[in-house]
Amino acid sequence: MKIGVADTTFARVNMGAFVVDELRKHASVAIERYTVPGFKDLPVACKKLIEERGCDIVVALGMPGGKDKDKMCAHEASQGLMLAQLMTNRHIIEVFVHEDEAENDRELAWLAERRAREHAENAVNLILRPQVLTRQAGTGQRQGFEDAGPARQ
Ligand SMILES: Cc1nc2c(=O)[nH]c(=O)nc-2n(C[C@H](O)[C@H](O)[C@H](O)CO)c1C
Repeated sequence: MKIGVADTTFARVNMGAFVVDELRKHASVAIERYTVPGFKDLPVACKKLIEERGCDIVVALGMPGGKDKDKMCAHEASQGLMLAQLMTNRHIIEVFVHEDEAENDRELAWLAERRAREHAENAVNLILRPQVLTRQAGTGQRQGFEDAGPARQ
């Protein structure tokens, strides 16, 4: 099994490093890292990780800035990632941490690390232990901030 980690230099937190660290804790898998300038460059990086470097799944990490233009570009990048999944028939776990989700730099760094680590675990489970995710179905899992939990009547 091989897991790809695609990340950007635009991001203000080294989320790729946290994903690599977390993957090593959960599984003995080969890891391929590919860093690009910004999130719009992620779709082709992910496709290349899958088609040329043999990755079974990719974790794609990006950080949309706080401006309207960044948000529009994030939507476009996200569509590119979905297209890359359909073109390759492989999961690409999109891990975007919007700069304006956090109140300050300290919270941004905390959120980015936590979301990156939690999605790294999701990627391992998706390809190696899918039953773990099925057990979590409907439990309101969130990556980063607290889980929402299940809704009850
Ligand atoms: C407006 C803009 N905003 C972001 C952003 O919020 N986050 C990010 O990772 N990258 C951004 N970029 C850069 C593009 O993703 C891309 O790197 C360049 O357009 C070069 O292809 C651009 C151009």
